[in-house]
Amino acid sequence: MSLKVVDNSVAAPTHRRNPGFPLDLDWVGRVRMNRSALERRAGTIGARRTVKKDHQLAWLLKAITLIDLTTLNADDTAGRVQRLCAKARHPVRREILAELGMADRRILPGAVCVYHSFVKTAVEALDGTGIPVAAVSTAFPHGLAPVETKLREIEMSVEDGAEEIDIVIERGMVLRGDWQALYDQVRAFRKACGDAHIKTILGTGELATQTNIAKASLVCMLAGADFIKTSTGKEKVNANLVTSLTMIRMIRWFAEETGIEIGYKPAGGIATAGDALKYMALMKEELGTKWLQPHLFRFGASSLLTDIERQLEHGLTGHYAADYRQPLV
Ligand SMILES: O=C[C@H](O)COP(=O)(O)O
Repeated sequence: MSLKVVDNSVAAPTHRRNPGFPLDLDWVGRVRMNRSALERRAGTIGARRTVKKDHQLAWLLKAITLIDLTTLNADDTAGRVQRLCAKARHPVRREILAELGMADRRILPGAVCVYHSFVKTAVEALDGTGIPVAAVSTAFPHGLAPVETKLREIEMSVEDGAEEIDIVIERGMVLRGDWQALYDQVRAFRKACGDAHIKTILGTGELATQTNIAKASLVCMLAGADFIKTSTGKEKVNANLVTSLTMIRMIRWFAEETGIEIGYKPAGGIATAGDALKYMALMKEELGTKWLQPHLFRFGASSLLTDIERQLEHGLTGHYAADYRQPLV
């Protein structure tokens, strides 16, 4: 294997957490995105082979370490969350890892992501693994509840053991350009998170323009976001490469201006190994391989792991396993 697979039990030692910055409305006002230029650029991703064929299996193993293994369904149960956590403990069958010469490597997902109600269940089920639990808090997926309710939900998720909190912003604040309100709310969420890392979900499919998405990304980063995340997975339009370009260019600009590196989490509808490789190629080309680590990049995905495991097996044996061999939950 030519690519160093990340051991996600250790955070990158030199990574500085975003402390947050004052709201700079002049900077927000200067942000503009050109949708057709973004579309042209997005069309080139994956058109030429960024990942050489013999490196693909290593990239797929790496992709597993970048997944927030997710279940966010109205009919979730403790049993389903426990099964998902059991899968997180052993994301790839041992014989596949042995065949790849990776049996002794720690290949685990970036986190397990659940509703607040299942944080305790997941924390117990992952005990001893070092895999963090991420909770979607703040009235996921719409974000429309009194701010006191949302702050309390964050606090309760943290009390229950969540180490990462995925909050949702109020899309209306973006649509009416109320950047102060957005900043103040995300700042308060960040404070409520304490040591837990905060991912801000923008709901990009509901923000109307790429410029709105870019401005919302900037305001969330100024307010102290550790990650900016595209979608809840419940909007009509979820993650895509155009929106990703907008957001990761804002991450780049923010890093140039402040020296702080913010993580990126595309989520919703990312279901195939081919999708995963395209997003990884995008990150590599736009931000460098440094951003292909769990503290700077995650996939929010409920079914991606199943396809990656299928593709790993196909890469080794030339044929696909039956579905029952790779049950997720
Ligand atoms: O944050 C994660 C998303 O809800 C997952 O969406 P998905 O079920 O389309 O993979």
